Amino acid sequence: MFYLMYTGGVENTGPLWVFIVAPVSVFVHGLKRGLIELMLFVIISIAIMSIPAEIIPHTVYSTEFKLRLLYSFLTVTFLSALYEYSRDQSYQHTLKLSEKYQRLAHLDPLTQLSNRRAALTILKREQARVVRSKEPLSIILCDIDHFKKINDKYGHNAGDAVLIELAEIFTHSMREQDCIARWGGEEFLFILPQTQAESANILAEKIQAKLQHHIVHYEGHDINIRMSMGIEQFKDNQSIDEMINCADKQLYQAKSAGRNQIFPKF
Ligand SMILES: Nc1nc2c(ncn2[C@@H]2O[C@H](COP(=O)(O)OP(=O)(O)OP(=O)(O)O)[C@@H](O)[C@H]2O)c(=O)[nH]1
Repeated sequence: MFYLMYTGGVENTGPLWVFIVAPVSVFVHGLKRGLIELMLFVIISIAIMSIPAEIIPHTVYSTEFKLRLLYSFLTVTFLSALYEYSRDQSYQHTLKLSEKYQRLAHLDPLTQLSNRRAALTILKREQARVVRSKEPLSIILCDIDHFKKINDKYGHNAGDAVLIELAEIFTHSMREQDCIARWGGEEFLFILPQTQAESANILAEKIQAKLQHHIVHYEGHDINIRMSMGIEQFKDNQSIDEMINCADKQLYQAKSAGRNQIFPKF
């Protein structure tokens, strides 16, 4: 480009190529670096066109031509920068939206806990880690007792309020590495890395004890919540489905044994 300016190119039309510099520079190198490059480009171009021909012989441009070339180049630079800025803004906006929807795709909208899909992803990841590290991994599958009665007696919104309050209780009972997910309607799944079944049982008892003393207040009603829980510790060669089925069987036993219980018994 500098050579074209210096020599003038075909019939002194060489400088016309400068107009491709601005859009290409900001597009390839981004707004900040692109503008710095363009500033340097303008300074060097002005210097080349200002060298007196007596010192180094080169094509001589009229002052009007040089000024118009500079003004139009600055205009194209401004428009290219504006375009690049709005392109970058809409890219960042799309990125944020995509992150937001990705997060929402893994959250249960009512309780803001992980949903079943996210729980399965976490279970797969934890299972792979356990196979490598041989550390224990346990799960607790919980189901609210007689939840249908709560809905029937106090209304669906009261049921929703119970689910939301339970989610808060669970969240406050967990360690950072634990995950609690809404597995189904009134079913929750705890994923407890580095935890043996006995320790999972201690957590389950802790939560049950909290629930014994907790009353959900909803529109003047006092609602008691009780839960049945089934625990399973991951065994070698066990698939995720098998592990959940085992926890589900334990949960079924807890229900059969009169509810508000934890199975297996330790
Ligand atoms: N309010 C509310 N209710 C829900 C939601 N999801 C599922 N349910 C209700 O949960 C109830 C589950 O009823 P059942 O499967 O009979 O279980 P249960 O009444 O808890 O009885 P047991 O589990 O045997 O103790 C049904 O009435 C569902 O409509 C929800 O998001 N909000």
